[in-house]
Amino acid sequence: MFSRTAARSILQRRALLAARPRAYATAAREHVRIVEVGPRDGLQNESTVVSPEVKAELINRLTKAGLDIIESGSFVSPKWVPQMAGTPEVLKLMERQKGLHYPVLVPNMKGLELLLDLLSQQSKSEVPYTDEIAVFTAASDAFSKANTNCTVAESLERLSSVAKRAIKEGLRVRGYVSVVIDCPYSGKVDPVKVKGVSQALLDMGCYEVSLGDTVGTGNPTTVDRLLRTVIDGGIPASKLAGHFHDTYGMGVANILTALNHGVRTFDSAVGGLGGCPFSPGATGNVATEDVLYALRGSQYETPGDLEAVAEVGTWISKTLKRQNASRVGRALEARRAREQLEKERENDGGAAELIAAKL
Ligand SMILES: CC(C)(COP(=O)([O-])OP(=O)([O-])OC[C@H]1O[C@@H](n2cnc3c(N)ncnc32)[C@H](O)[C@@H]1OP(=O)([O-])[O-])[C@@H](O)C(=O)NCCC(=O)NCCSC(=O)C[C@@](C)(O)CC(=O)[O-]
Repeated sequence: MFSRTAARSILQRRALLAARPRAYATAAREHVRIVEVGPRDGLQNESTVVSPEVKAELINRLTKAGLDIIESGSFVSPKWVPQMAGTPEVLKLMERQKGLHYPVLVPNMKGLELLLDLLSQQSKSEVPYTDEIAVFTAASDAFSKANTNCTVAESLERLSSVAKRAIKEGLRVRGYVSVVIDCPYSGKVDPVKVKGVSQALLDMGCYEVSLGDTVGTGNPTTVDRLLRTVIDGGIPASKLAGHFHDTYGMGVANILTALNHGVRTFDSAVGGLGGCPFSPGATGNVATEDVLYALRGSQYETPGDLEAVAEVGTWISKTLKRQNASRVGRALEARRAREQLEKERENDGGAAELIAAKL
């Protein structure tokens, strides 16, 4: 038992703690943009071909879960990436919402022309299929050749005219640099090279450059070194995004490192889906659920409702007959199963009590 003085002191301490300002609850929280890449990066490497209907449903579910930038497909060669062949159908089937963004990947002028042709079939009153394209290159020639059949210099030349035309047509252009840490074919990548390629993408009109750890071998030390070089080299953090594959489980740690450098945009995929077909050994993107969970209650606010996004992760993993690669997603699945079991037990108990009362 406490003495009266000790009890008073405990009560006073509790009152003081309750009155203490809660830093993260009261301070304005900084916004972190999440680019959900599940329907594109997530599905481009799946061995099962996913129908346009399922892809559109995935996008609709992600929209309902509160995500506001959803990469929805690619206008790449179907011979190279057959999984992305139905992108025009996906764009037609999905429910597009005004104010949200649904970027698509475009590798060359042919891809842009196919997209522009599709957009020209829409009436002015419709929400456009997309208002943004993403062009992509790499920080190593070996990867660039494997991915797009040309060197980095050739790809930049090709993409420059694509970006110019897209901007003229009113589209926003985002850029990707792949293999910013390691290349699966030629090894370690010099951060100075990444800076140069990123600058070239910005110079051609990209509003932002997403730095892709395509292989997923990066860790906080290598990501720190990369961002120091790129940002000290003159590219502001506000023009950068982080795109981390989670092969070695470093995705969230790498995002926290990038946040310390001022980066506020990250790509992620629901259920940790994904991988580039031309990056042997790499697994999926960092899971959106894991990113939302990591930033919960911090000084950052993100779009997306964690529980709802996790339910989408469960749904798409079951649909693809694969394990949910999100640790947070799996933990929430287990919690939902426990809660369901408890509810059923309560209902059974109630029924049993009712029967007992009637007897
Ligand atoms: C770039 C090309 C097309 C060059 O491929 P190519 O074979 O050099 O192209 P080509 O110009 O010689 O044309 C060959 C055939 O493809 C057709 N073609 C040509 N272009 C298109 C097009 N746009 N759409 C549809 N068809 C196209 C063209 O019409 C022709 O058809 P054919 O006469 O033989 O019947 C090819 O290499 C390609 O499509 N690569 C895409 C690879 C890809 O999608 N990779 C995954 C995305 S990048 C990624 O995942 C990394 C990222 C972004 O997530 C970040 C990270 O993690 O690092």
